[in-house]
Amino acid sequence: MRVLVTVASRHGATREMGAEVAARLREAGHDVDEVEPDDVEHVDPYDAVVMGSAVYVGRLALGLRDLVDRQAGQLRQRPSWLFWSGPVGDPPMPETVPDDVADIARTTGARDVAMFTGRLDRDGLNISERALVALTRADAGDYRDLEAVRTWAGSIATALRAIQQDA
Ligand SMILES: Cc1cc2nc3c(=O)[nH]c(=O)nc-3n(C[C@H](O)[C@H](O)[C@H](O)COP(=O)(O)O)c2cc1C
Repeated sequence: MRVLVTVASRHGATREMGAEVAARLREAGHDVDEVEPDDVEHVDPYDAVVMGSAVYVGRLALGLRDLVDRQAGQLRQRPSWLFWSGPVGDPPMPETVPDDVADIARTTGARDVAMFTGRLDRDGLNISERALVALTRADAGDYRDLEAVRTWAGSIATALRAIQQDA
C-alpha cells in the first residue's frame, strides 16, 4: 500500500520517530513517503496516513494542525494513525494530554493515537523556548523509546495487512 508518514518536528526528535515508523512499514512491504506536513498538498494519492507531532506548550505543532485543517475530508476517507511526542523526565512530565490530540483524532477518524516520551536538548533551543522550558522545569535529556515506536508501527502494519486482505 502507499503510505504517507508526515511528522511536525521543530528539533528533530519526533521526525526520527517518524523515520522508525516509516522503516517498519517499508519492512512490511509498503511504499512509504516521508513528507513534512507543510509540504503535503493532498493526501489522496495515499492509501493510509501516519501523522506525528511534537507538543509545544500544550499544543501539537502548527504544521500538523494546519495539514489536518486543509485535508480533513481526505484524511477521514482513509485509515490514519496519530502519534505525539512530548513528556520528558523520569517520571515523564507533564502528564496532561493536549486538547488538540482528541480534536485531531476526531477530525481525522484516526484508528489509534499513541503518546511517546520525547527529547529535550536545551542547547538546540532558541531564547524564547529556553524561557518557556525553564518555566516548566522539564528535565533535559533523550527519553525516547524507539523500540516502543517500532512496536506501535508493527501494529499499524498488522492493521494494513487486514485492510489489504479485506479489499
Ligand atoms: C518550548 C517547548 C515547550 C514544550 N512543551 C511541552 C508540553 O507542553 N508538553 C509536553 O509533553 N512536552 C513539551 N515539550 C517537550 C517536547 O515536545 C519534546 O521534547 C519533543 O520530543 C520534542 O520534539 P522535536 O525534537 O521533534 O521538536 C516542549 C518542548 C519545548 C522546546
